[in-house]
Amino acid sequence: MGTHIQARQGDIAETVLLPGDPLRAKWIAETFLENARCYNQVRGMLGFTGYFMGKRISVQGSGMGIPSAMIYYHELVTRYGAKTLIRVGTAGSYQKEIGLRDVILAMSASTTSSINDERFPSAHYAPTANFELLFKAVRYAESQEIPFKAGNVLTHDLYYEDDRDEYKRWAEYGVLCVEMETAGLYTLAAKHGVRALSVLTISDSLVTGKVTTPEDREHSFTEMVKIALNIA
Ligand SMILES: O=P(O)(O)O[C@H]1O[C@H](CO)[C@@H](O)[C@H]1O
Ligand SMILES: O=c1cc[nH]c(=O)[nH]1
Repeated sequence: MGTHIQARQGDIAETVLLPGDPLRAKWIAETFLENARCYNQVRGMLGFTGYFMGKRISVQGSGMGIPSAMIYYHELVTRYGAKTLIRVGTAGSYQKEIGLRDVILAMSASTTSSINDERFPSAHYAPTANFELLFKAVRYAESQEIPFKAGNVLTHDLYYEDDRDEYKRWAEYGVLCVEMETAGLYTLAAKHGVRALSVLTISDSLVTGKVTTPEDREHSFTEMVKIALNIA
């Protein structure tokens, strides 16, 4: 048993989808999985295991930000034997040609987090996606004619930045969008030798100020979920 995930050994599949929002986890389980069963309710951070096209898959909420999410990633990998972690998250666009509901495959994640500063005191680690998962995601999206962009994302420690123009510098260097967990996910996956990919959907734009609703974020971003399930 883990401290924050209280499941029995064997309750959690080797492949886990990871939305930040536990209610997005519930929606994914109820909408896409057969025979889904809830294995965790600790802190309301719901986790479910079921079947997608015969394959056993879990979906686990992970909260907002690296400190919360890494607790769940850690327990999934070290206590429950998870081998493939696929984040299905929302993100804010940093580029004018990337609009609401666009899908992003995170090849790498820059970050404002200091999680790797102690590990690499005089250097900068580059958290990177698993190539096999990324390649499969590209092939699946192309086969289904799901438009996507692949590239560097920013994992920020702050949702509300002091300087709302801060994004322009990142945008100038090609960063596609901002979210709050991927750099932690890729770092932890590398350390433990498991596979990870973040598939994101643009929920708002720092460039245009356009936003989606909380309901949209919870239960309407189906394309990223389909990509995640089909590469699992
Ligand atoms: O929609 P999720 O997966 O939670 O992801 C994004 O949304 C939250 C902020 O609203 C942060 O967790 C950010 O990374
Ligand atoms: O972290 C996030 C997620 C969605 N939109 C943002 O602007 N930031």
